[in-house]
Amino acid sequence: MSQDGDNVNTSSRSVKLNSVSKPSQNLLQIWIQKHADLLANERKVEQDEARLLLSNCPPKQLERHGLAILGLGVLSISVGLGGKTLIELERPIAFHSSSTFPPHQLRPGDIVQIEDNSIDPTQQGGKSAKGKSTKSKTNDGDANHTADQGLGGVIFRVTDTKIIVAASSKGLDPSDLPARIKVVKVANDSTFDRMEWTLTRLAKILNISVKTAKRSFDAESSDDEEAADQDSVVIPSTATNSGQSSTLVPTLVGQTAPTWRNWPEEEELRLFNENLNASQIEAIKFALTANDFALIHGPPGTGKTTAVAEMVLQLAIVHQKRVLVCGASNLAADNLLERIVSKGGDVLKRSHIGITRIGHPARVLQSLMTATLDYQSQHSSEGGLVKDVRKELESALSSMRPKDTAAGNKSTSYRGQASSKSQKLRGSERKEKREEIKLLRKEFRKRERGLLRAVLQRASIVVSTCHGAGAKQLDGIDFDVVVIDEACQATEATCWTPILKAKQDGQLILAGDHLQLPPTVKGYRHSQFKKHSGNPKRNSEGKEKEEKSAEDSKSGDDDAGSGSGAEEEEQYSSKQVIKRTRLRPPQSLETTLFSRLLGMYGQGCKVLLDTQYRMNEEIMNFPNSALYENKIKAHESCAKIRLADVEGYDIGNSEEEETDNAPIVFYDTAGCEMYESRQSEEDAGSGGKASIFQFDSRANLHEVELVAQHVELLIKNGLAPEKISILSPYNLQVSALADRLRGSKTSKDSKDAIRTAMEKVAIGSVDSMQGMENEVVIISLVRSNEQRNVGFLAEKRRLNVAMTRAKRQLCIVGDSDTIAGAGDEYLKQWMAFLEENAMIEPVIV
Ligand SMILES: Nc1ncnc2c1ncn2[C@@H]1O[C@H](COP(=O)(O)OP(=O)(O)OP(=O)(O)O)[C@@H](O)[C@H]1O
Repeated sequence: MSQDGDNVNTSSRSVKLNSVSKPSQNLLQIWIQKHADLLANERKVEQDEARLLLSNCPPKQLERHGLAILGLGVLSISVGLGGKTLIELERPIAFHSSSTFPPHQLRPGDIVQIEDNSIDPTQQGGKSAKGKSTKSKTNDGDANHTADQGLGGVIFRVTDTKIIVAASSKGLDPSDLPARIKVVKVANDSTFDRMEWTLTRLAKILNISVKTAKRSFDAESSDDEEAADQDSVVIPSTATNSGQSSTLVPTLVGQTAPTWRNWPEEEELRLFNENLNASQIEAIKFALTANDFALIHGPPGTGKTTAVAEMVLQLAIVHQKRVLVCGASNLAADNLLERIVSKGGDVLKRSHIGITRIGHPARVLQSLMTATLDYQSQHSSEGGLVKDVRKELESALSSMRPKDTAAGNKSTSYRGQASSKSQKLRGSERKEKREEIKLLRKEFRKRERGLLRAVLQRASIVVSTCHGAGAKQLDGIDFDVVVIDEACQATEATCWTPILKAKQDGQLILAGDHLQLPPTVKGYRHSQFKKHSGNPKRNSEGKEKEEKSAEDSKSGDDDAGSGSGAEEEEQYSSKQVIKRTRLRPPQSLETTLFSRLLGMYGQGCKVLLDTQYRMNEEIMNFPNSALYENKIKAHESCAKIRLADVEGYDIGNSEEEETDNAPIVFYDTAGCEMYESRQSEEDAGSGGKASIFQFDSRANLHEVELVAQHVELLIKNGLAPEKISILSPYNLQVSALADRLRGSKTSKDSKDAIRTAMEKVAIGSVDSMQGMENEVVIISLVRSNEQRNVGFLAEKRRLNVAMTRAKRQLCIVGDSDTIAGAGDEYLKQWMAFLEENAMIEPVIV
């Protein structure tokens, strides 16, 4: 294969690709096996962490940490998509003074376990009430975990007083649930099953062998069926798209060069969204002319999702292609779906182009329900076929429970438990009913499968998460184009699930920004290899090691321009081979497909979106020069925006005019000895167990006060608290900030109204805030010490995310001595930039 600086012309640009040699089968084998090994490690780390958490914590403490809700009773049982049993739970008044749940972290889509709550809490931890170990395995493709006796499931919906769980088909019969139960969040490793399955499929296509944690594919014996350990794993279909002669798969692994067609000169691009800028239009043309794949590089706020939505409409409506549109997360998928529907809604209807969102309905935004497969199948002309069986099934299920525990009788359900027990079916009657339910469920699934297939066949645009693209419903359906948004937040293995749904001559479009945070990984991370090259530290003991190793690292740079994870693969293969082929086995799951392709083929395979619509240009300037080679422009609609222009915000003639209006403010604590503190073992109020939740983290209480002071200033000037967000790289600091602003330690001179308003300010870790934006963003850097250690701050991509969220004001609280003195060039430049360009606010000790 010769790609020695290949030039490919499209109408608007010449694509110059890096020289790449074809990888040997041996290297491909090493590459895929490395993926499998990293996935196995990641699975283990997650399982260990979850086990540690659950085994160490009595239920009450799990509830206090928001990981469980105790003392629940069954309100109703019904049937949902896939014949799944939906169990509605509430807090019965017999057990509680209030029916409102305590604060918790249980969200739709979470995997949970429903367990007996009458068991003595002191006996918990892998033991039943009788003290016997009752580990059982549940796995229905949604929930796959080892847990105590109970019933697994996925949270379908949560309100303040009710929680609905879509129960697994295995485990305890829902009708046998005890009167008093609890719901506990558990680890989910079905995603790992699916990724591993995808890798075995890919290995088959490439005719190489791979061994994963649960299955293996041996290219020698080539017995595919053996590879599939199908113990209830949902298997992505490759029946019609195994891709043996595809150009897409070989291009993605470096076997053939990507190519582009010329944009026909006479062809005009008719836009559905006429506001697109020149770089967005170029990106669309680039993607539409790709024969294999195209990368859309969208720095913060540059309208990546807007461009991708237009691209999908062009593909489906103008080019009549069937498109699989994926987001790295449910939120990303929903954002894209929303954008596609709002820009193309009418045209889609007129052109009879179907758009369907697949995925567990529990995980889809309520506002997009009509686009879901669930809704569309129920409301389709064929929907009646399954309705009757559903009714029969529901009635059979309700006959298994005592009458007064059925829906609608909640107030009497639990008080009358003793008498209601007598109404339960027993003995042979109960056995017969169970058989009937089994048959009905089977019939329901069969009819539903046909129905779903009919709906999906009509859809030209199918939207899902990358993981969801492997759902059974898509078996046998293939796509002309696969589009993945937020591709830099998905691991490469995750991306291969939708990629293997593309036709043999299909195309792939990836949109993302490799200079923002990579996917969250708990196992091996790039930062662990920077200093400890060749001797990766295992990280199965939780975050403590993760933070400590990052602590020592200088940078987590994975700059694709210089080759993704450039130095990382030396230990797996010979340097010469790597240099020649540029296909590098990953050292961490943080290496994304997007950055690998960019590293492999160079800048020629991407288009940069160059106009941002978010930030005042002064806020944009540092990330622009430090990371984006000054290629980003601020659109005129945002270039000069200031806080003073926000309605109701009044800076008056105050002396602090600059601080409350400047685009960049820096509270520099250098020389003030406002040092950070470290999470100690003891944690007030949780008996020392909280270290399981917080791990080894840091806080800086002086910075907390400075942040609160700035928030107060802005609110006093009339800024709505919802327009302020506070970020910190450290979870402990996030908790300390939340404590301070949510009232437990409010300053004495705060007026009540301000105190109440401060509670509404959003506070979160940098990692959790990727993708958000706000008028004001305050960053508390935390690190201040004599040793000038900066830990996580040295990760450029984390800082890049933090400093590109603000629209009108970016406020930084930190110690410039520690940060500039840590020996990191990027941080040094940033501090110098702030010195020159920020409004420096004196810190009074
Ligand atoms: N061509 C355009 N003209 C005007 N506004 C635009 C244009 N493109 C995008 N925008 C606006 O810019 C904002 C950001 O757009 P979008 O959400 O598509 O960007 P993104 O790159 O996906 O964002 P993120 O940085 O969060 O990933 C939105 O408010 C969008 O309406």
